Amino acid sequence: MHIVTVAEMRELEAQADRQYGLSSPILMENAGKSAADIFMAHLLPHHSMNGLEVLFLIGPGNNGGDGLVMARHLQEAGAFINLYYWKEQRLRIRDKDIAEPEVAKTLDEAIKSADYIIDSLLGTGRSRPLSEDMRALLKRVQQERKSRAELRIVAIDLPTGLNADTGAVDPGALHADMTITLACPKQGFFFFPGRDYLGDVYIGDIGLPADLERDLPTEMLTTNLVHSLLPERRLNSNKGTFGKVMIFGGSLPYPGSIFLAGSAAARVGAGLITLAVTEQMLPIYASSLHEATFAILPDEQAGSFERAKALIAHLEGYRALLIGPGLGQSPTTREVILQVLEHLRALPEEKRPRLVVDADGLNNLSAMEHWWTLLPENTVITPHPGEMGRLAATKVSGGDISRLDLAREKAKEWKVILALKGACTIIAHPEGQARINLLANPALATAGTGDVLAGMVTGFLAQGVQPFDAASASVYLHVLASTFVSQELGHAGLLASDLLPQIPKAINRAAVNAPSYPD
Ligand SMILES: NC(=O)C1=CN([C@@H]2O[C@H](COP(=O)(O)OP(=O)(O)OC[C@H]3O[C@@H](n4cnc5c(N)ncnc54)[C@H](OP(=O)(O)O)[C@@H]3O)[C@@H](O)[C@H]2O)[C@@H](O)CC1
Ligand SMILES: [K+]
Repeated sequence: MHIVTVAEMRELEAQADRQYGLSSPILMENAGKSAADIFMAHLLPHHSMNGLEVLFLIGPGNNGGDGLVMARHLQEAGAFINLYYWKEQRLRIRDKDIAEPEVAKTLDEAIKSADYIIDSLLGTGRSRPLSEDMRALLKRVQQERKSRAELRIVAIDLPTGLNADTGAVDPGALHADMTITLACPKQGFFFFPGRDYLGDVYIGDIGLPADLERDLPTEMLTTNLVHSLLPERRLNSNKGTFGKVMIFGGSLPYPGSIFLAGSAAARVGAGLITLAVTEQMLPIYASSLHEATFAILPDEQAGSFERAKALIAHLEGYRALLIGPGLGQSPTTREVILQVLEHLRALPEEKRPRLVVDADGLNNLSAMEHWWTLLPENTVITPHPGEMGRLAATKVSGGDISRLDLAREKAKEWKVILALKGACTIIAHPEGQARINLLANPALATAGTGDVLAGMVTGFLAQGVQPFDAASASVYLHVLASTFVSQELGHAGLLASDLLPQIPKAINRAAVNAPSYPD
């Protein structure tokens, strides 16, 4: 499922017309029908279409046109339809025009009695700030929504006032409970503050041929996509089939990280997990992660050469290596990393373990000049905004659109697969493609969840999944796993280790059930 800018959406529509004769009226019919179908499939459980009161706010452009088509279908299905034409200030209540002097009062009554209010005022064609009278109308709707918990607001294509390219919002923008977007999700959905205005997102099929989208550079992570990226699990397998993972990390102040990463690699299905730690750390892990094996490294005093040599000696036969969780930052650690990277770069591709660098691996790297030239090809890095800021020597925003440009630019410059973490994580490929996760869960904003993600990526790499795909699948499944935890706990209080048993369930969900977007 590709993500579009407004210009790309217009180009798709123009091509659909030129190449397939799908004119604007045809697409609008499809859009309204599809929005009606999605709406009816997601009614609140106590509602039925018979006698449902639906108020449509109709705008002056094609977004309003979509609303009118949808209204016709809902009426045919038994709903009572009220239409407010914003530009003309005209109101129709159940097929009857309201006399002009009565419009304001009757509109207010229609707002008060609506079960659903459909926002089809403006879509991708909004070209300037909202007018004061439109803001006043939206404010009235928002106020009604606050006072009546059972009222639902449904945005067609996008909530009016949201910038479909950037996610910026007009001060009058409407918060939707549900957004039914047409053809493709819009780029602005993935950035803040816009993301918070969408509610649940559904994508309405308007019949655009799939091949028109093929060359678009940005994709949304969906269950379908992730399903196609998961490694095969053949019956005739042994632990060698699913690859060996080595993790270099763990230090006295941060003992938990490597445990989380190692467990997560196992939870995505890697065959064997080895933790490369000093003897001093061993008792901590041996009693908590029974399934792991250990590569015992000499401690800091032994010097970097001896430590690197021991790690390199263990690497043979390993398909994936994660450097970083809880590793700490010291000059000898940095030296070890340098020597291991040199070793990896010298190996032929087929013998080289795939590399993931996270956390202190990244912090150590960012202290080295031109660090990206030290990485072997196809390395995955998974920085959060703070780590990204250190790597790029710039300030990195938490969630606005500048993240996408930065991720693309740096993945290309550094020749890495870059997962820039945050709400709506971006995965950027050095050749310019990007994938973005619409799923976000504030419960993940807690210590250790990044270690889990890095471990998952490494575990998929060990199973032979390509780096861009391993990062993509992990990002999606990581949030999906967190939503399973949140179904029980809510959106706070999650421990990173709570994610671990949910990871196989998330994989199972992606493997078995493949809707375009999870409900
Ligand atoms: N084309 C297709 O094939 C398909 C299109 N589709 C649908 O069409 C939507 C895009 O349609 P669109 O381009 O007509 O834009 P839309 O968002 O309805 O608004 C434009 C109107 O609003 C006006 N206006 C602008 N800013 C304003 C403001 N601040 N305050 C007030 N008015 C403002 C502007 O007027 P003007 O600037 O001329 O004064 C113009 O009249 C898209 O989101 C999707 O829903 C789908 O069905 C798929 C097929
Ligand atoms: K809208």
